Amino acid sequence: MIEVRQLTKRYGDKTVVDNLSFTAKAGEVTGFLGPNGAGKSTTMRMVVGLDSPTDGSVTVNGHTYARHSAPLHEVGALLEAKSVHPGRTALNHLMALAYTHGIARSRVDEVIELAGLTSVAGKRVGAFSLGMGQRLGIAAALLGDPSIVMLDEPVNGLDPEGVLWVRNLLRQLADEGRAVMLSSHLMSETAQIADHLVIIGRGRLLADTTVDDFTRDAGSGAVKVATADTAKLRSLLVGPDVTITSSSAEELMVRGRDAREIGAIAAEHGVALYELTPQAASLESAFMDLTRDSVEYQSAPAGAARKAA
Ligand SMILES: Nc1ncnc2c1ncn2[C@@H]1O[C@H](COP(=O)(O)OP(=O)(O)OP(=O)(O)O)[C@@H](O)[C@H]1O
Repeated sequence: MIEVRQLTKRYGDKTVVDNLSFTAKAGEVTGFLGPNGAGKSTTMRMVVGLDSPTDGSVTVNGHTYARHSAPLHEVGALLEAKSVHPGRTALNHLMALAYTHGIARSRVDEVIELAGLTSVAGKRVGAFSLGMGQRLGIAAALLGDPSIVMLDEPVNGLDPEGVLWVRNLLRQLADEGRAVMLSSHLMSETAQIADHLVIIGRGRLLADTTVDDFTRDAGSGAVKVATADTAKLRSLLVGPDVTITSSSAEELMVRGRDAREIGAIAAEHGVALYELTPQAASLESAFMDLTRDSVEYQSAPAGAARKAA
């Protein structure tokens, strides 16, 4: 488990991480989200002692990172996929890491296979694509069989097959009881992997929630209903705060009543439904709404440039 408590980091007069508290629990995938420059990497660097907090604390399995005698067994981290000597082969890179912790060669072979790097293990890392570099970084993070896995933008540069691989791997690691934390600035991608979301902007906590709750709250509140008797259903559903629109002869879009209510009313009056679907709003737009005020590098709306010209 990673416990972040009132964590603050300042560089000069700039506060990059601001009184941040959250917990990444065992058995869960925690998605750590925020726009560019929000302070995600800085927070992750403090988790593994590469930066020291100006204030507050962060512990892994109850102790600060530096207090662990064999930290690779506690936290496996991927922070900067390209921070590997380019002249070394993937195998040599992992062997060098393994030596520092007395990890057996058999474990190196295991993580090479797990990361899908068997055919390129003898190649120099300098010739690796971004995606292969990410896979090597993940292999290194798993080398010590750690109870915490923390990955900074792990799907960056991966092709769809690679993204699916990371998604399945992280789920498997959490199901084995590990605490998994990954950072991203992509809400919809993270929602497919994570259970728990920690969203920050300008170093501050904006939301600490579950994917299910975030998705529900992001919902548009509309329910799509399909039936052969739209006229009858419409008359049954009307009410003071209910709006009903129709896009085809057999479909209604209902706002102001939830799916359970609509289903119950239809059943009570013998109206057969073919479809009853709550409409999800775009997670990405809910994320953008939440972080709008904390985006550091905001692009002008598409129309603005034209108007100015
Ligand atoms: N060593 C440093 N000295 C001064 N400022 C820094 C330093 N490291 C990071 N920053 C600043 O801290 C802010 C947060 O950076 P950080 O890399 O943690 O954000 P991030 O959320 O990981 O962003 P991204 O998604 O772009 O990687 C940025 O404004 C960055 O310029």
